[in-house]
Amino acid sequence: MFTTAFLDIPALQSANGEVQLPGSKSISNRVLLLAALSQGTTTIHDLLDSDDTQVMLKALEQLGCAVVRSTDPAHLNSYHVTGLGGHLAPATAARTLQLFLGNAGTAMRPLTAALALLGGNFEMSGVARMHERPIGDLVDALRQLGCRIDYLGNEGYPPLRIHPVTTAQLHLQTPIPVRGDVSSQFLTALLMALPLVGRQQDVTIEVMGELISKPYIHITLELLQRFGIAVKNDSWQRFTIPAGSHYQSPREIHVEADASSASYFIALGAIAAGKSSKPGPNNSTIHIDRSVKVLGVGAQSIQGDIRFVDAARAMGAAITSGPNWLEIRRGNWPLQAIDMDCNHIPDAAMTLAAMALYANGTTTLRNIASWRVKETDRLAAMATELRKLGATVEEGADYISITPPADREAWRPASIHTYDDHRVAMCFSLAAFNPAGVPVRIEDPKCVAKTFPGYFEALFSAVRPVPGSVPVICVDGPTASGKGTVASAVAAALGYHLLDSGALYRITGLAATRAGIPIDADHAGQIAALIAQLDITFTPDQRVLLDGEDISLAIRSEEAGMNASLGSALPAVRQALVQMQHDFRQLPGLVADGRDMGTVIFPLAPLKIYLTASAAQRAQRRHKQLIEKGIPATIADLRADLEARDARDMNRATAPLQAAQDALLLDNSDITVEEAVAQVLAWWEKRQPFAAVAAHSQASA
Ligand SMILES: Nc1ncnc2c1ncn2[C@@H]1O[C@H](COP(=O)(O)OP(=O)(O)O)[C@@H](O)[C@H]1O
Ligand SMILES: Nc1ccn([C@@H]2O[C@H](COP(=O)(O)OP(=O)(O)O)[C@@H](O)[C@H]2O)c(=O)n1
Repeated sequence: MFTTAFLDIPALQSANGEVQLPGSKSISNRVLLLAALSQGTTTIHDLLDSDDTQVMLKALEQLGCAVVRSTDPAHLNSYHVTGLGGHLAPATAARTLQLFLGNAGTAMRPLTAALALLGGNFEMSGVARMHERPIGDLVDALRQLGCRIDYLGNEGYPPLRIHPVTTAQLHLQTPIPVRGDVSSQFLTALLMALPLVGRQQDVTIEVMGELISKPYIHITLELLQRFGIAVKNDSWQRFTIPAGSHYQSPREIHVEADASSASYFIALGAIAAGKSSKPGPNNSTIHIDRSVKVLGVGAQSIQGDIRFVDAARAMGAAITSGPNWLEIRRGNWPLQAIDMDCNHIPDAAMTLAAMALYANGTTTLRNIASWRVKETDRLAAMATELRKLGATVEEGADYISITPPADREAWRPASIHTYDDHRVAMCFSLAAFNPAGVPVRIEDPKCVAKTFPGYFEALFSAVRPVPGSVPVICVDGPTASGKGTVASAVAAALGYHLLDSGALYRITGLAATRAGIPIDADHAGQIAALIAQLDITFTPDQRVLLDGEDISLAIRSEEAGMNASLGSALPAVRQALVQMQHDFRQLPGLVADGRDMGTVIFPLAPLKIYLTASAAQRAQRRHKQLIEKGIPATIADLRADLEARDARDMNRATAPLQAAQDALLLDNSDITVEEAVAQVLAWWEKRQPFAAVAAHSQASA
């Protein structure tokens, strides 16, 4: 996940690939409870791994369900849950179970109803915030039915104490009233609990008031069906569980991915998965047929937001679908402007607003007043941010009309404010396909964590940048000048990848030494051949693995540095490492640390820093570093070594250490690490187009 202050997305060109979406939270916890109440073992695939599902899994284990997580690395989100068959084991029923449910409303509510009917003694509590979330309407409905529930804190709120009752004590003959106009979760809870006691007669629930969030009740009804319960739905006002109903495990069930999360990738395919061709060898033509395949949800999904598929089709997306996947290609291009009532897909409709940027006219999305009362006033937010990109936007009380920028020149490189709203952030990432080839800045990118922490990683895995658009910041300079320190801090601040090119030379030196190959000109070819065979991994926690072995420490000794320097003077060795270094240039950007980053490897990089410090300072810094790592050294030896290394690096024939002509010089002898990093970031920011545009639009406002 990107936790940086902002994320700059370079201009993107096309999309192609597969994306596995995270499972839906609402479906995950419903399926877990249904499996727990059923007879038999249910294998649940693609369960969402989140705090709320972990809470539910733990509660189910306490109730006596066997829960086994798959050990197959390809299916770690598969679980085998053996249900209770509608009854607690006598030993469990005999004592009071304490269930702690964190802040998981999708666990607290349905469990309250189920446990009140299951027969047993329970105390249910959660975090402080959970004790402020009302549950009174559900408890009222259960008490009318004959259940025995006490409030242990405030009336109407958890924590709760549940006492056992027998089916004979319940009033199942008359309809059970429940309020439907506050939260549909109470109705869901009753619908999932009542099949436990409906063997002898029909059981009816009567909804008081207009039922809100019908799509969520639809999900509940669909899942009940899969577990053997066919609920009769009378106009969303009365629901009847027929006599004789009992839970039966479907044996295997896939948790659907979240359909609103799918909307970004559906839009991605419609915008960027076009066909193209290029000349091949011998006058042939290579045809490229791109598509974006979304794994985890299909067009037959039980989630309301899946109807986004129809809206995207109306705009031009070409979509095919299977039971658990969608495949999207560009259909009509440019996209078709639409005028649509979006009341049935309020969340996913925001993605249509992003698609409107690529349409052939004005798109109007209507009946979306609910946008005003979500995470932020989404209508105002979308209008403001779309305008920053150069679109013309009309905003009404319950509609938005979007006309894309008139032509390439009218597109602006915008810094998108995201209002702590995950959907704003995800929508505007799609603006990076603009025909002007300008980057898009997404502020506070971590707001996507609410539903899709890995969103940007998933996006980057399926797109190709405009050639040359992925930025590289080069940090070159002599040994111990602080390149590695500064480069890694700059990379962390920007969310960029890091290339420690020195490590590649160090690894080469180590591998050659281990293979008994002398590091000299006579053996350069042999070392180059060895490089082609090396299996090198840089782990996210900055360890270095060679053929799986952690060599992070082994390559940091001064001897390894010297061997690196020897090998690096050999042209064949340098050549063998070029491609490996170019491969580090990936979305969203790269900070490269070395000797020849700006001069040889990335000569077109938009920012090059030449970092220096006095030899005395550098010897002292290196000494401190080595002592901290427990590697013995003296300052005098180190200074002699580093001066020898500087001399060799600067005087070798191939790629000598020197500042690139367009490099900015930074002598950090007398400044702190933080100051050095801040200086590099300030220089970088100056080269970005966002500040100038913001100043321009402020001046013209
Ligand atoms: N102003 C500064 N800028 C960068 N590094 C500094 C600075 N002052 C002290 N250092 C320290 O210098 C040491 C050497 O830096 P390092 O990044 O390993 O150098 P290089 O990669 O150039 O060999 C580190 O321990 C770092 O914390
Ligand atoms: N791009 C690079 C990086 C390192 N090197 C060589 O590899 C050696 C080790 O690099 P490093 O960056 O890990 O070294 P330090 O500056 O940390 O001592 C250097 O002394 C250079 O000789 C190079 O030639 N070109």
